Amino acid sequence: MLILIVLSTVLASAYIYWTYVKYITGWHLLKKIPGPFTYWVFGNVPQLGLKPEDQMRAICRWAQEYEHDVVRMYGGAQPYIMITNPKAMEQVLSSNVLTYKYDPYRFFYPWLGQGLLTSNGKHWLNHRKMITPSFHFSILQDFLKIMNETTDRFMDLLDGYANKKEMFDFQEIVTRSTIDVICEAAMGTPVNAIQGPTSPIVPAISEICDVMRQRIFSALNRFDFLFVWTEAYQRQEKALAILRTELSNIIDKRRAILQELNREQLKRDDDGKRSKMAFLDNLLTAEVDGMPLTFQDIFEEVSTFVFEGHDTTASAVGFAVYCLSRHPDIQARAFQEQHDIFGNDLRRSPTFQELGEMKYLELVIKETLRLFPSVPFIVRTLLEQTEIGGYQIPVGASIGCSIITLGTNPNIFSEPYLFKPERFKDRNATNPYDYVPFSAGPRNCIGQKFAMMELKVTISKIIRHFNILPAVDGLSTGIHNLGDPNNKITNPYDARLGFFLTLKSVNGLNIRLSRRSY
Ligand code: HEM
Repeated sequence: MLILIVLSTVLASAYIYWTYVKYITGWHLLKKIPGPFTYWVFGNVPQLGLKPEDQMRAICRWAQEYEHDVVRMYGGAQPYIMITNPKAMEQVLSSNVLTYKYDPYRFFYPWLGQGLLTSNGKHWLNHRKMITPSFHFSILQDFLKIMNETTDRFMDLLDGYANKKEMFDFQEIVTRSTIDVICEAAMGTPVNAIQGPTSPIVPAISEICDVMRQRIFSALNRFDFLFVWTEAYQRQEKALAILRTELSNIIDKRRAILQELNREQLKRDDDGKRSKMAFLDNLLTAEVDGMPLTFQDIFEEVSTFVFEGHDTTASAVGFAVYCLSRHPDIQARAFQEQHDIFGNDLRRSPTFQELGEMKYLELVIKETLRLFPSVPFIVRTLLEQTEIGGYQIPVGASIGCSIITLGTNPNIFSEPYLFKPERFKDRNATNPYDYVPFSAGPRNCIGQKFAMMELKVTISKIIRHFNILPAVDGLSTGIHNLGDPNNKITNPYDARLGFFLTLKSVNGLNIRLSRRSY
């Protein structure tokens, strides 16, 4: 008991001293930046609250209160400078120097390690160069086959919901389709999440994502030395062990096949089998500084793609379907476009060229990502004092690029809370940093084209198979100004946004489906 008391006292004193040092460091610079009142030790956590929904509201409120400019806030002792205007976004995202990631990306290290999303410096640059060819135009065409086959199975699953004619939570099930697509694209192995979790990989991924989410928002589990004593840590280790074993089996099998083929054969082999494995093959045959990748390297890159590639696309498909359910006129236009492309053969899988013809659907997706960006915030940590948005920001501060409040900045988008896909029709001439759902600059989303393809394939099939209906008749648009303290969401079916690594609705995305008849 005495040992526990001494230990707690030492830890508490160390924490208080650490926050004191942090507050002092750069304090004179930080206090010049506008921001809400800050509590010592707790920073702005008392105003942010502990629930993802409250945190999202507080951030949106501050963005508006400080006129979509630069806002200083603290998570405990860690200073976060939120930027939400295009000029500051451009300065940060276009920079080759301000690329360093640490907090909160360090919570992903146990799984993603030095994968592309979380690594820095030379390692990141080398891997970025090595992986870029995996998203070459010709390889993307090969991924289309996987997307088409998977979404056909997803339509069968949705058919069951349409038969029941009842409201259901679309957010809950859409991940099954996106996880199937990304696992097959990244590992060349189907995991059949749509049919039910037949592979242990699927529950292991859900488990590990769940632990990472909880950790980011936990005041205590943020610290490694406390986290290792928790039950969440045990769950994380168990899930990691499963993923390592499964992936190691997949890699061994594929390595054996590759050894039988020489590289030239591999390039010529066009029977679909090789192309389905493009990403893994690329990693298995790649060299960095003349050395092949280790198992750990491959594990981390494949995991990064599985992580980045499933929750993000699930969020985007989910919110697009939600918006279409609340805007029947826009849904009718999107359906008309599909009819114009496919004629009466409305159940056929799209070709690569037909995806390019889906111009209106593309506007719908862009508008969805403006209001509901799958990745609402991205963060960079400063390695040296830097001037951003007219303020000197000290070393060690985190810069939070708030993609979600950039999308509702009224200086950029008029009537920001209206769902108007047409607004993107003539936007080519405007500043590219006005709208960055896939980030921008050197660390932008490498899977952007893959994602747009998957979104188009999935949503186009849903629109052609079903009428998407709101949870109950007569609902409004379901889009709320979260920054307005007077805006209360009283309708139980309207999405209540929360940050769960990706953007999600706390109360689900409830819709109904009815099968279209031709
Ligand atoms: C709607 C879907 C998607 C959205 C909105 C999205 C958005 C983003 C954003 C905002 C970033 C920057 C993150 C940061 O700097 O912290 C990012 C990075 C990344 N994304 Fe995506 N993403 C999507 C889908 C995908 C897919 C399908 C893949 C893989 C197939 C992917 C792979 C990656 C990777 C590897 C990075 C890290 C790139 C780097 O740091 O060099 N993403 N994504």
